[in-house]
Amino acid sequence: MRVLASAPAKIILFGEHSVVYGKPAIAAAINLRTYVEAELRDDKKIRIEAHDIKVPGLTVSFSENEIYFESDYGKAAEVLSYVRQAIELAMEEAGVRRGINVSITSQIPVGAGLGSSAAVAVATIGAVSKLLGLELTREEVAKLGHKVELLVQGASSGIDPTVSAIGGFLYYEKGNFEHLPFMELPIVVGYTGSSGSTKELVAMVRRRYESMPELIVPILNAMGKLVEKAREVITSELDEEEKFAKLGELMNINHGLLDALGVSTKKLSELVYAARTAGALGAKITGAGGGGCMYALAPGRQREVATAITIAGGTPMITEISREGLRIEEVMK
Ligand SMILES: Nc1ncnc2c1ncn2[C@@H]1O[C@H](COP(=O)(O)OP(=O)(O)OP(=O)(O)O)[C@@H](O)[C@H]1O
Ligand SMILES: C[C@@](O)(CCO)CC(=O)[O-]
Ligand SMILES: [Mg+2]
Repeated sequence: MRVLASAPAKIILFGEHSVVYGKPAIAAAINLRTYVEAELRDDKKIRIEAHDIKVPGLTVSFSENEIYFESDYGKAAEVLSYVRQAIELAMEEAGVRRGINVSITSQIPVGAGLGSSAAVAVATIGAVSKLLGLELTREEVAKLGHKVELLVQGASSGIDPTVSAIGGFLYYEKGNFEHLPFMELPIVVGYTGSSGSTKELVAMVRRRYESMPELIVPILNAMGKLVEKAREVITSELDEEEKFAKLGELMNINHGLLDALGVSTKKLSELVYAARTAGALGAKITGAGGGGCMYALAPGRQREVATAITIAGGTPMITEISREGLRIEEVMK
């Protein structure tokens, strides 16, 4: 038996990093996906083929409760840890241990702030649990995806796996989410081409928080209030033009606060200013930062902003919100 599942990338519109400290955040799934195919094997081995990660397939085998890695590359085990933990948790949930092949292909740039880790975890849990005969709800998959991120990163708010599993446009706070009214968002994502590790960036913010709480706590509180304001705007009766103008202003404030936390880079800020100069109403980092992506809100100016991002040395992507989260694409007997 074989199962093919997919899960989307996300952008955080407001509230990354502060969400790790229990503040709310707003995020949306976007139409870039990770595809995971899982099939049963006749032996007890687990084989992971990660086509988008620049390490060859890694073979993991286990007998009883011991797991053995076989790889020529020391880094392979670490880089596949999200997939490995996702397989482990799905098997634990199903209460069975089987040999399986897992094959991953992804449209999501890795370490770019677009939630590639959450999408790969969610799609893997979706495919493996279905393969083992479990019918998990999307909420259950989101919770397991959060566990995967906690195990691998040490800290995670759970927003990325929740958005990837559920899809659409969400307000998230401390493990709970609510759907926001669907809006077509005229956004442009700008990729710096370099990657940041969420685990390391979250740890860096934590060190600052612990060494200078009197400065960092007010920044995190301001981010939380800003997200509340953004929700008020999104759910208000204002017309679209007024909503976009207010959201743009809040995005710019959020970017400044993220810069103060230390997660921006020269390239990210260059892309942010290039987008604003080309007519975006707002532009900010999205995701963990340290490289990765920014996004701009640019009603009627998406093409101009995309060109400005290219001239500034970034790669623009014009994306849409994906209403659908985790999807079981195919079950082959
Ligand atoms: N296609 C994939 N195949 C296997 N592993 C992947 C894949 N995509 C992502 N990963 C795992 O996720 C890690 C990157 O996750 P990380 O959280 O640092 O960045 P991100 O999820 O892309 O960005 P952010 O968390 O800021 O949204 C990779 O190093 C790898 O371990
Ligand atoms: C940086 C962060 O806030 C968002 C990463 O997309 C981490 C998290 O919420 O787990
Ligand atoms: Mg991630």
